[in-house]
Amino acid sequence: MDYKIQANKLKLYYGDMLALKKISLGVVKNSVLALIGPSGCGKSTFIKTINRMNDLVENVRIEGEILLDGVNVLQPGTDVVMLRKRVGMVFQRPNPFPMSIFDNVAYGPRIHGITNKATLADIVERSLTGAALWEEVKDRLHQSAMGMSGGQQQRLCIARLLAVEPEVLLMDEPCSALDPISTMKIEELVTELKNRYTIIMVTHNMQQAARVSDQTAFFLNGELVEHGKTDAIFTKPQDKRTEDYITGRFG
Ligand SMILES: Nc1ncnc2c1ncn2[C@@H]1O[C@H](COP(=O)(O)OP(=O)(O)OP(=O)(O)O)[C@@H](O)[C@H]1O
Repeated sequence: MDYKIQANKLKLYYGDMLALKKISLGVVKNSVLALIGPSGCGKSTFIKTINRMNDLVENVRIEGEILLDGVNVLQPGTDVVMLRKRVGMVFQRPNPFPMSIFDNVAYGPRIHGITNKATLADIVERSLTGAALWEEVKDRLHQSAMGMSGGQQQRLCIARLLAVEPEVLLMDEPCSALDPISTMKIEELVTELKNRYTIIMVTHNMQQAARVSDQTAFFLNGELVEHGKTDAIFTKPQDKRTEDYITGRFG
């Protein structure tokens, strides 16, 4: 298997609390992995470990490894800025910067030293097109991003990531604040983006996991209970706990 990301015996403690219990999980390149499981089971913790967002939390202790293209991102000496460029993240609530649509998308490339106007304009158009937003905003690029709908803001946040040419997209319940039509647009976008990116998406919506993902991983109390092809997980789960969760019988 060509794994883009591979967690090996990953353990994470918040203080004394073991939040991830020896997780071993491979994510195939150019695929979508859905992470499902009840609230508090460790889904966000897992994805935030991949781009080292947990470095910002006090009292975190991590054991094991996470390989990105075979290199352990948890090892000391990792260039975290470069890692977060390669592994971008979208959050539950869209968080555009209070600036124009253009400047939101150009923000990352500018930080990485691109100043040429034509190059930036090109990147902005390409990224907004990639995030299926260009047609809706091309005539108001210099208006504030804060005036966009929630669904547009979330696609803008995806465009902002695409502008720095990431390899992996981490999405933490990206549709939880969106209406059904915006949700459908994001789902269509995810299906398209997987041709070029490796995507991990946390979702509480079983239909969404079934619609967009190739593989599904079920977490429970910090443990990876089951992982496999999405079809198999939803039609023939091997573990009773997975079956109870996906059929809504979970207490
Ligand atoms: N910064 C933190 N400090 C201490 N404990 C934390 C911290 N972040 C998360 N936890 C704990 O770790 C466990 C896993 O939380 P996490 O947010 O990863 O779960 P989740 O599956 O993403 O939940 P949800 O679906 O509600 O977002 C929970 O018990 C949570 O209370």
